[in-house]
Amino acid sequence: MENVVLYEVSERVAYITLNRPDKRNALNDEIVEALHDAFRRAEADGQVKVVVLRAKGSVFCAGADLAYLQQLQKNNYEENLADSSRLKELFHKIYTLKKVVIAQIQGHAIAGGCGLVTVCDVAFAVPEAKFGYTEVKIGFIPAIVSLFLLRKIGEGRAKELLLSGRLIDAEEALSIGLVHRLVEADRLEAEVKAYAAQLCAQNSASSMELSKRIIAEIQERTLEQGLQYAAQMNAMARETEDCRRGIAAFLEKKTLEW
Ligand SMILES: CC(C)(COP(=O)([O-])OP(=O)([O-])OC[C@H]1O[C@@H](n2cnc3c(N)ncnc32)[C@H](O)[C@@H]1OP(=O)([O-])[O-])[C@@H](O)C(=O)NCCC(=O)NCCSC(=O)C[C@@](C)(O)CC(=O)[O-]
Repeated sequence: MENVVLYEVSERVAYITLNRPDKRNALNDEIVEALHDAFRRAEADGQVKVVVLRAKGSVFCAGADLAYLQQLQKNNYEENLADSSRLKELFHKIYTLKKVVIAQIQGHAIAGGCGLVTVCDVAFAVPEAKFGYTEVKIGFIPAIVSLFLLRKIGEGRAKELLLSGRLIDAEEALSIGLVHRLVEADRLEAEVKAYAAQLCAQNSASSMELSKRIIAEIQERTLEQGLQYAAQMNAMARETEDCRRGIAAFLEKKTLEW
């Protein structure tokens, strides 16, 4: 049987590919565990600087596997909580991964599938892609995904999307900051690859890691606590080798290859 998640590394970029196209890459326990393994592997690999999350088939991801959820509905609350906790941990893992994660969206991203997009740092999509949180249409709720959507696009916009369950097109997704670039399908892979290569060549890995950490953590704090934390991180970052090299190179008018 083929793996439900594929993993490969090329030129310092880890490509994690959802590979369950016949079920529109719906998230059951098998694919969730395989994604945990793939992201853990990418984080642990010192050679990997950037991660791309992409998918096989016509749909990026149709969200939670509803056939699997129907099976779990026969079980008790604790077993369902254990299952939803693994999904929550996966989303948190991607959101806080120590590497930049780029979503490459070749088709619809629905419910938990749209949630996957929101936890990635950057998203490239084809103009035909559609996005939406349809949980309310099937009597379920956008629970885990809502936290990340709120952070990404703000409460006003998030509420309207989560409560209406409507699908939005790629242009609207771009306008609200859910997606960052629209690229025609025949150019998508190449454009993502070029963007990832640019991050690898031009940016310090530790600077990207610390920037991501600050953005994630600063929102947990009050303005005063956040600024205090930011000042501490600023002072700490000055001591790193990358910062010494980067500043020296600028002042000597040299270009660094990271
Ligand atoms: C994505 C499109 C538009 C593609 O539309 P399409 O390309 O026309 O595909 P389709 O609808 O013909 O589906 C193809 C096959 O994929 C299956 N399939 C497809 N989706 C799922 C799914 N989710 N779970 C299980 N199976 C799924 C579907 O059952 C079918 O299987 P077949 O009949 O060939 O054996 C359409 O399939 C669709 O609308 N799917 C349902 C999407 C949906 O309602 N998702 C809600 C998931 S709930 C969720 O994610 C909860 C969460 C995580 O957000 C909660 C939280 O945050 O706490």
